[in-house]
Amino acid sequence: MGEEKQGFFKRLVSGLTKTRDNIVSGMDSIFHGFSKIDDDFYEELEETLIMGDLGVRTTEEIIEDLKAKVRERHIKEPMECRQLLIDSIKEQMDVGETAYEFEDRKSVVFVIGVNGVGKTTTIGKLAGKFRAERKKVVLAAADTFRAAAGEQLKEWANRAQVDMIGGQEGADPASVVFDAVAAAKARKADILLCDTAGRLHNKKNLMEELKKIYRVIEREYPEAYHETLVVLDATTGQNALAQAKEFNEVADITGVILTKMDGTAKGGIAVAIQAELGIPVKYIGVGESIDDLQKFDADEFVNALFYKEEQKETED
Ligand SMILES: Nc1nc2c(ncn2[C@@H]2O[C@H](COP(=O)(O)OP(=O)(O)OP(=O)(O)O)[C@@H](O)[C@H]2O)c(=O)[nH]1
Repeated sequence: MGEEKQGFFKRLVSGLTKTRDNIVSGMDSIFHGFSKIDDDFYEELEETLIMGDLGVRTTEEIIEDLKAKVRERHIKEPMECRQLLIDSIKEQMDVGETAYEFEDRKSVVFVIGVNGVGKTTTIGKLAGKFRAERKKVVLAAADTFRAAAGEQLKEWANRAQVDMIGGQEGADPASVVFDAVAAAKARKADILLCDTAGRLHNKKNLMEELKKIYRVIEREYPEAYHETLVVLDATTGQNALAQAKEFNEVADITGVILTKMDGTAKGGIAVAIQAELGIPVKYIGVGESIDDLQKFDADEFVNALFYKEEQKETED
């Protein structure tokens, strides 16, 4: 592992401390505590995975897969199941290679998510990241429903040193996007980041609003690549999964951003999202400041989750 990658991995390991304590410590005591592989063993594993927010369906599939592996390979020792379980979780999370094409093309990125999940903060972090990569970014404040949403986004725009269009409470989101497209074209922006609303309780209106915005983009900016990211709060566990499903019904979600992965015990939700929805988690939020956003890699995430302290001591 390169030095930078190693530092990144260590940060991930420490960021996942609570999730690791929640899932993996329990697992390890099961692996150590059982002398043979029987129904009780599988039941306890199942319970631990469900408690770890991997979701019932995903957990059942992981356990079934583990049982098949144990049978095929004639495994007898519970401890030998550890690696098999890691493999099963990775397989469940497999959604193919995650594309970040929009980062390198002229693109429009829609960010949706209900209030309070960390949407504004995440858009600020994305703007900061792209700006640091010397990309020209324009922000569209098209979440015009909530009072002060525009002002809050403006603060982030200033912090990231990017231009922001809109921000007036009550304005028509599609017209904000229209103005933002004009600005993006005039300023030769690489990425137009749109903060769009997420009032899930009125799905029909939300769908209409998004359709209207998409039409503006199709007409005014056909050359741009589209990406639709949904922001979810990892600390809400299964609720985050339910929100992702609902948003996926009203928009073609191309990726998920899981915020507040630092300090939550519910990080296992990343497994459920990829396994149940087949949508990649593209970034995770690991803190409140501008550079606390990391690209997500499922294999690395599972490795970090199951990373053993003994491993660390021998490596150090
Ligand atoms: N620890 C931690 N806090 C975060 C993260 N992302 C966002 N937050 C915090 O979560 C809170 C809500 O974030 P906002 O960005 O205001 O949430 P929002 O979804 O835009 O909500 P509204 O502005 O109400 O629409 C803020 O206190 C953020 O600092 C993260 O990755 N880690």
